[in-house]
Amino acid sequence: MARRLKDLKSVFAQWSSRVFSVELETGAPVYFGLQENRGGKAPLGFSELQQGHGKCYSLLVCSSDRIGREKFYWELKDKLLSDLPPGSDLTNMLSFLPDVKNSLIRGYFLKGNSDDSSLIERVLGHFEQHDPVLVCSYSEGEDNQQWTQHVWTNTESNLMGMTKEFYVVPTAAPTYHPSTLNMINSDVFYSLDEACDVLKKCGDIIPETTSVLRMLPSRANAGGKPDFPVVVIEGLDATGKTTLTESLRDTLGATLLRSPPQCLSPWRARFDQEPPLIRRAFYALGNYITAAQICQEGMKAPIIVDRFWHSTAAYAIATAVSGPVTDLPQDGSEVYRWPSDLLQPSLVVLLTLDPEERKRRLRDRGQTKTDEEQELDRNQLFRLRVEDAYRRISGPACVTVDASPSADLVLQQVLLLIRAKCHL
Ligand SMILES: Nc1ncnc2c1ncn2[C@@H]1O[C@H](COP(=O)(O)OP(=O)(O)OP(=O)(O)O)[C@@H](O)[C@H]1O
Ligand SMILES: Nc1ccn([C@@H]2O[C@H](COP(=O)(O)O)[C@@H](O)[C@H]2O)c(=O)n1
Repeated sequence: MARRLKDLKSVFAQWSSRVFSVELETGAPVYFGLQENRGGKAPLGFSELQQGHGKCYSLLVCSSDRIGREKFYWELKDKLLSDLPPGSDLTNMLSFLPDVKNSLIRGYFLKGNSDDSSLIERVLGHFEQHDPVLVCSYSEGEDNQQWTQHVWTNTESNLMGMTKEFYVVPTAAPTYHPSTLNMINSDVFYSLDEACDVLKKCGDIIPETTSVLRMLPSRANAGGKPDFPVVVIEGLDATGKTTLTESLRDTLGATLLRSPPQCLSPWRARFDQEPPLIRRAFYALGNYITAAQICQEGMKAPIIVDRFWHSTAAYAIATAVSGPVTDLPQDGSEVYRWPSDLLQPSLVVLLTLDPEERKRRLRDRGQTKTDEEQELDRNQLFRLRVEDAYRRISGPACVTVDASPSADLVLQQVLLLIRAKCHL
């Protein structure tokens, strides 16, 4: 309880400097700020959110325990939907301090319904008392223009003695998607230590983590720089990576490796169900295990790798932001830089394919897909973000190859690149 109070106090200390964003039905965000004095109208989109539903509510997850917070947020929507009246309308909500790293907190915005308001308030009151959330209600003034935010505080947090009523006012949209503020070492990991730190803290809730961490070779055995070239093949699913990497292996007498490595297969589905923080730490660890294998095998033969860090980072960045490609962190941003402790390949090839042809290949292959792969099909913006994120990663940057010609022509094209770049 003491920790919860401390966490709420620390978020609340800068409450009126925070920017809030709620997703409209179109997926576009409406941003708003707060002020203590009356004046000005609520932002245009705010009334659109409410659409005659009366009072609205928000829950923001506030906790300094990273793992607990991510787990709680990941499960919160289902919990809310099972407790709230049927048909309750929840949308994603964010709050952040402009330009302040790691200031982002996530939650949900709920359109009220006057018929069910007592049930809604009972349910939200229970969350407010027992869970790491800050609950607020929003009501419209008599002039139908001014909205107030009322922060709910239970008896203990009342000790804070801080203002709890604010006016909702328009504010400028941030230049980049607010998720960018929390991306480093939460969505994308830039060192083995950071990824291991998250996984070690998961031991209590995911017992399999111990076995996963055991797969990491000791640093003494991790090896140095391989003598032979290392070529990574990247691309969305069904762009032809497996087909190409197997042909490259046979043509060059190379060793074929992949990330995540085979040794992590027993636990992959388990970690795919976890919130991004944990799931991405698992894939990050996979890259370091593959890197150790590369160092070992790369002393004997050229190495071909099916997916590596580009995939881990591009999918993570594209998932963390929503909306169009312009929402991605800007080109040159630190989020696209290669981790300094991860082996750098000699060449990274990105296979690209027209979306219709990719779908056709997926259909013909007819295998089950991960949630993210299904999202690639459904959500054109997500696909564009992943492809753009791939292209923005530097150190090494990828060389794009059109994968629409026949498998043999694609192979010849990539062999030319390898010979030019890797002197093979
Ligand atoms: N150049 C090509 N022309 C036509 N079909 C191709 C070509 N390359 C691969 N295919 C076919 O497309 C399908 C997907 O290819 P493949 O499995 O190699 O893709 P992938 O990128 O490894 O997919 P995933 O990432 O999902 O494992 C397969 O049925 C494969 O036979
Ligand atoms: N190095 C990697 C490899 C994969 N991923 C994640 O896995 C999904 C695609 O994997 P396939 O085996 O189906 O090719 C994709 O959703 C990535 O999120 C990764 O993060 N890092």
